[in-house]
Amino acid sequence: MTSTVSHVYPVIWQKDQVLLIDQNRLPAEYTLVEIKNSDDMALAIKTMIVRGAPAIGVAAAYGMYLGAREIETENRELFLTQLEKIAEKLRATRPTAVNLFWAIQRMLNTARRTLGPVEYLQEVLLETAKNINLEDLKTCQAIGDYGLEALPKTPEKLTILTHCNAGALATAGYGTALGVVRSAWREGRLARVFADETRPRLQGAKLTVWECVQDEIPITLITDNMAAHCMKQGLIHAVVVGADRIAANGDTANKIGTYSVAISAKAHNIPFFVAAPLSTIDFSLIDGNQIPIEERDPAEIYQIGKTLVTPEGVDFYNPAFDVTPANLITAIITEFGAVAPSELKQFEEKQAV
Ligand SMILES: CSC[C@H]1O[C@H](OP(=O)(O)O)[C@H](O)[C@@H]1O
Repeated sequence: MTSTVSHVYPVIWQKDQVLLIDQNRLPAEYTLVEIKNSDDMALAIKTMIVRGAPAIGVAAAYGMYLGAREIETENRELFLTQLEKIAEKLRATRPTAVNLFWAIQRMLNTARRTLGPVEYLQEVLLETAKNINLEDLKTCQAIGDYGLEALPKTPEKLTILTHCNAGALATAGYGTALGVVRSAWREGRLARVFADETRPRLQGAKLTVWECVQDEIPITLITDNMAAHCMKQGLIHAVVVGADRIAANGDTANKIGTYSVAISAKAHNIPFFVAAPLSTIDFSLIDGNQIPIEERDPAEIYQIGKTLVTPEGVDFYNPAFDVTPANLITAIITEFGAVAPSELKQFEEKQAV
């Protein structure tokens, strides 16, 4: 099957700079931010101008190249030492999405494996970042098509619930969870998407809705606390979400609230799918207990725009992710096929680093 290519690309290399869709301004404004150096790329990742595990990996890869071209030496060893400092700066931006660390390591490995003058290493690093970008786009299209095969075979068209945004905006394009949605829509298998708004940053309400409206895919927005009720009403045929880090046993870290959705899906016998590339799997972790969970600014909870939703002076807890245990996951949809969580190990040697 060929896939339609999404027209939304959150990270674009143009001439001698990176253009990022400013995802903090969507859906009100479609704004491109020019990134010319590694400091600005690090800030863009930290402040979520670019967000979503695969998109963060692509952005970090370009951030490594932007940093490499800032290094003014022809001495190879000094260049590699300075490049490691660029890597440290980018690693410090966000802790959970393993794609960030995977992409940085792939860029470092490429530099170390490449012989020749520093100028040539810099050229190779740019080509590697471009390859990571293009590979992820093709990966998402494959995930979309394998996901279509994995979805329930029902006479009626499907209604799929998703959480947060695992769409074109969260990847190099096309999306992982929304990649499955796009492939199902293309093949006439989809009736509608139900999107959780996804407090506190509202990626579902702001980004998933925006993407579906752009593609004219029917979408219903619900608040996070409505998901179980919709399942009980028989409105949902399947759940498909993205991932930020998957442990070797299939335990999956994803946006906060995913675990609750998975528990509700299990209680209603609704299949729960995780859609993610191999670059999101951390084979070094035996289970999800070791996945670092990012905690973000409490203001994300108590402030919506300029409106305070609660009195100040109280305590807040703002974990940006939670971990869904493998036993709640029906299948993990990768670019090499949909497998049970326990079957991931077969892909370890395919992970390109
Ligand atoms: C395609 S993976 C997208 C994944 O990333 C999101 O997190 P964030 O918006 O904080 O970068 C969320 O967990 C999505 O499922």
